[in-house]
Parts: sequence; C-alpha cells; structure tokens
Amino acid sequence: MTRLNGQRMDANVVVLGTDNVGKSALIVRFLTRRFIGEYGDIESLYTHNVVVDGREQALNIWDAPYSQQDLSSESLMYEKRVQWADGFVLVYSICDRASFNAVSRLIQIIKTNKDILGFEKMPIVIVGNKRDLHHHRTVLSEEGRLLALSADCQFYEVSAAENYHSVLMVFHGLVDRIRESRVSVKKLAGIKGIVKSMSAVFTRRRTDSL
Ligand SMILES: Nc1nc2c(ncn2[C@@H]2O[C@H](COP(=O)(O)OP(=O)(O)OP(=O)(O)O)[C@@H](O)[C@H]2O)c(=O)[nH]1
Repeated sequence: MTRLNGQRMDANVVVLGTDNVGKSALIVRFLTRRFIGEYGDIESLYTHNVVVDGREQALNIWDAPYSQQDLSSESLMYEKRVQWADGFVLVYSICDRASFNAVSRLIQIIKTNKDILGFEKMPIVIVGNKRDLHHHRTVLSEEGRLLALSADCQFYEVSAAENYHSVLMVFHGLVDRIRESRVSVKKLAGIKGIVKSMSAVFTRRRTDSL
C-alpha cells in the first residue's frame, strides 16, 4: 500500500512478464547499475530509496519469476501480487513476440483484479527490453508504443545489458505515474465526499418540509 508521510512516499512495485525477458536484469541494473548476465529464478523483494523531484521515496520491488500460472486470472498467487502493488512494470523482449502478446493479457488481468476506479492514468509502465539485440527484433517499437497508448500506460524500449539511464527512466516514470494515480483517486474521494454531504443536506430539507 502507498504511504504518504509529508514529503516521503513508499510504494510497492511488481515486475511482471514471461520467462527470460530480463525482469531480474532490469531490477538489478536499477538497484546496482550493473548487468551481471545470469540471475537465477529466486523470488526476491528489494527496498530501494530514490529521489524524484526532490522527494525521497522508498520503492519495494518484487521480482517475481514467471510461472505459466501467472497468466491465469484465477491464480491466487497472481491476485496477491496485483493487490499488493501500487505500480506495475510489464516487461517483454523485443525479440520474443509471445512475450509481447503476454503483456496485453497482463494488462487485462491487472484491470480485472485491481480497483482502478478513479485512476486518471494507469500506474503501469510497459518495457520492451533487449534493445541491443535489434537485429533479432520481432516486435516493432511502434507496436509497443501503440499498445501503451491504447491501454493508457507509459512505454520505454531499453537494454538492461547496455544502458543504465533508460532503466532509471522506467522506474522514475513509474513513480510519477503512481503519484498521479494517487492524486486522481484522492480527487475522486473528494468528489464522492461532496456528493455525500449534498445529498445529506437535501434529504434533511425534504424531511424538514414534511
Ligand atoms: N542481450 C541482452 N540480454 C539480456 C538483456 N536483459 C537480460 N538479458 C539476458 O536474458 C536472460 C534472462 O534474463 P533474466 O533477467 O533472468 O530474465 P527474467 O525475465 O527474470 O527470467 P525468469 O526468471 O525466467 O522469469 C539472461 O541470460 C540475461 O543475461 C538485455 O537487455 N540484452
């Protein structure tokens, strides 16, 4: 759950995608600035402090290795991840069409399992990884951009292997999105509050005049 303490915000982020797309590579690059090549299949939860627009924020990042079950909306494990998270990084490899198709399904699963009422912008960033392997590309940049546009998500193409800066942009972009989505939820709560008090006044007037 997101927690606001004056200038400080804690947020939970889950990184999802099919196997071998570079989820762990992306996270490790963000946390350590390094690319180490092999990462194993261990599920991990990291906490990392970032400063975005002068605000210190703690990000809890869940690196969840892929299992076929993930793409089943009935998966309890999956529901748990979606409900825990304030923001989502959905990763595919630009050399793997199936991993790209899986991202569309993940977006649908998030929309089904998460209460997104009041979100002006979805706290989701779509990442096309392995940009350095562009000679093996099977997914065009435009396709990624179009998917993000149609689902109201942010989009980046990166290479966890070769570039730290673009990976940093992914997580900073997500933090912005989470903040924006929280503001719109607050606005909605405010509007709901006004509607509630107005209807209370009208109900009272009606009973007074009886
Ligand atoms: N060329 C290239 N290889 C990458 C890149 N990112 C990751 N890899 C490689 O892709 C393979 C899979 O990377 P991981 O980070 O383990 O992928 P994952 O999505 O966490 O995989 P699972 O744990 O199976 O879910 C490894 O051999 C990485 O070295 C990249 O940007 N470019």
